[in-house]
Amino acid sequence: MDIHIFRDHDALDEHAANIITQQLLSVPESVLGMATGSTPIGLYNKLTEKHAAGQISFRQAFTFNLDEYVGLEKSHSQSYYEYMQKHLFRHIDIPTEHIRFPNGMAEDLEQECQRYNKMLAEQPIDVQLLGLGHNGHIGFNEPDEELVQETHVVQLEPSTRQANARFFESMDEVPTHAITMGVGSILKAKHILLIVKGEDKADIVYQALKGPITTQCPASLLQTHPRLTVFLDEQAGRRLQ
Ligand SMILES: N[C@@H]1[C@@H](O)[C@H](O)[C@@H](COP(=O)(O)O)O[C@@H]1O
Repeated sequence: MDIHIFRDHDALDEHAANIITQQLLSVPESVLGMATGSTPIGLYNKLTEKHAAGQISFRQAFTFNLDEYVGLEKSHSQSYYEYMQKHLFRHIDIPTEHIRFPNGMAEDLEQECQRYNKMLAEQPIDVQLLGLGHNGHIGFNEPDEELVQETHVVQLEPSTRQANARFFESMDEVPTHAITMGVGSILKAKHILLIVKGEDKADIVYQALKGPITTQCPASLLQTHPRLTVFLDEQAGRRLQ
């Protein structure tokens, strides 16, 4: 595990963007695993800038997103599809047909999970970007007695819905379920880049990286990955210093 603690967000985002840039420069047809949440927005801005400056192209790249809410249209302002369009995809040259997303509006959600798993099996992820939930979730793999390996439908924890309620008009509008890649699918990525920012994540960062490996903190399973890079700001990394 390779942990870096950055003084400011700009440096953290720049270094994270450099990892993606280097990956695409060495393998233009790389498969990138994307994450949502507030944490990677700065990184996506950097990638947009690098693309505008002609330093990076996504023309041959492919992306898989970790998760999507169940029951939100793609065009809904809070769907993760729309998040990715807004923060990255609309600003870069990735072909639409190279963008992989779970469809949270699928009539048969089980079949949709199988479709996603099949695509993941065919195109292994080179670099998987991850954020961290306050309860240790990655993607939408919530703490539980058992974790599911592959893509599946999850019921969101009240605390996760609460944390994401700030993006919706009211708590009632926050979806109750999501489709998420499983922890097994995440761990299959060749390189994982975990980014965490903020004092409110300091305890969970410590538990995830230094605590016992337990399904009660899904991110702790990342400790078993052979190539895990962790980028933290000083606040999130406070307990590691
Ligand atoms: N499904 C996403 C996660 O992938 C993300 O890591 C988490 C943290 O979000 P934030 O970066 O806003 O704290 O939010 C959501 O629950």
